[in-house]
Amino acid sequence: REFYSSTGQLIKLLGVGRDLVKNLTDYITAEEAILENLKRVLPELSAVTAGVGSADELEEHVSDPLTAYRLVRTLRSKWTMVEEILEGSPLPEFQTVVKLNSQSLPTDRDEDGIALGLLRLQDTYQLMPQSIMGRGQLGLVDVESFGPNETFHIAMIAYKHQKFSLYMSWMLETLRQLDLGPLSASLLRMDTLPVAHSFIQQLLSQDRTEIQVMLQQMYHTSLQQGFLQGVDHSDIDLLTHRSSFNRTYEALCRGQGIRMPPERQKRLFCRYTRGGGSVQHLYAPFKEQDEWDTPRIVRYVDLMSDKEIDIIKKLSRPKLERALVMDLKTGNKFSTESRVSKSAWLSSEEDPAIDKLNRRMSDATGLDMTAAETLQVANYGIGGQYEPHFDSKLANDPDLALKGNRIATILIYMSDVRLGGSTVFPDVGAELTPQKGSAVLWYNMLRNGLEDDRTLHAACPVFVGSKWVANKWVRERGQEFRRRCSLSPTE
Ligand SMILES: O=C(O)CCC(=O)C(=O)O
Ligand SMILES: [Fe+2]
Repeated sequence: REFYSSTGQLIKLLGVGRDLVKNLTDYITAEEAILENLKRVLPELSAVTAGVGSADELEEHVSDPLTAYRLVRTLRSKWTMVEEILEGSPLPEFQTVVKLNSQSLPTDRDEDGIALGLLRLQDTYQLMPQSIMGRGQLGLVDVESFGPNETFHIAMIAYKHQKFSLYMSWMLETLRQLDLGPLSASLLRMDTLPVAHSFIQQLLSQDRTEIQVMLQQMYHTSLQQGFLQGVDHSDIDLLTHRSSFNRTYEALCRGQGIRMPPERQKRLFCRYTRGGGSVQHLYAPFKEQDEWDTPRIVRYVDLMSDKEIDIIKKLSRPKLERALVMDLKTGNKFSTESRVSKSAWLSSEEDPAIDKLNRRMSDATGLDMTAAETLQVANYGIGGQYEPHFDSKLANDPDLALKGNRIATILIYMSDVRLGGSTVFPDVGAELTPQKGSAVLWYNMLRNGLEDDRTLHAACPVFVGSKWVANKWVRERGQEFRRRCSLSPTE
């Protein structure tokens, strides 16, 4: 159970939160009724116990038989009432509810994971904290902005993950919010942070070389202080150390990639196709549109209906688990920030809808699905992403010899995404935007049987919205007569 890697879990959390509010409201109402009853007992109790004076006066007071009688009787009966009222208290049940629910609430890890998602968005889409918080020109709904406690938490997470430039932007935002200025004493009190105020001044003066020197110093100080113990230093995110690998990926995600020249664009078409030649689709062909020329990427529009999508989502929701990545050397699977989503596998026996979908994919593409992998459904939450990878690089795959490699990927978009979440091919510049109900197809293998290195691709971080996709990995076995082979080394 993990709240940050998919929106599905957040919806559940919303439900848990609502239950909590209802329980708490019920409890308060019940306690208020009890307090009202207790208050009603109070006047009589205080009336019989009232009376001040010297010891002699008090003695005279209680020696009056009527008074004595009333004191004994009232105390007895009213205190029994108090006991009875309190016995009706829902406190023990409420405490049990509270204990039970605290197990389904988010943990530190969730809080940090969500903050890391925000930082990833900021990094990829190159935003200032203000824009992230919805005050920029992003046309977002006006979400309530963060306060200094929140911006400080995000700064700390950035620091912990060695994202120093991001850390600085959130520290400055925190200081701005606290309205204390860069020389604030509170900054110096944060003694876990090796931040000198001269550093902040330099940052404010926007001198980049100075900033870089200071970032390096800060990094070394934190190393000395053991703050970064146990982390992998090969991937330090200083302003100076950004791999060009990630830069093209992120530029594409921002829509700033290289554009396809117009003469090539002119050669992209759309057409009706009966791919597999199935009789069923003789009069209802599929709409196929070219997305990219080399490598060829096509999109099938309206491959799935909204109703089918609802069925598939419903089937996968209870099975969604954090998606893992395979270690190419050992074949072991592990969870990593480079792939943040939840996924589930749905076999065609599970529901007729899945079987029908598999058949439709075969009809549209003309590919044989007998050796294909079962359908994988994935859900990405805010900041959810999958960094550049090949679908065909399979390590320790027991099916490889029997079924062959992943010759093609069919990626179905089961949602629109309001902002972010494109599928990008950094080496060639293609950007595919999620379009609900459509599916894209590309070949990971060349016709000559070798892997096509141009199919390196990534899922950009989701900025606003929830992204649902389904992956169908088609294997080589079965395509021998469906896709022409070639002896050319490049084809
Ligand atoms: O979600 C996407 O856009 C791509 C997902 C992907 O590449 C994968 O799951 O292998
Ligand atoms: Fe992929």
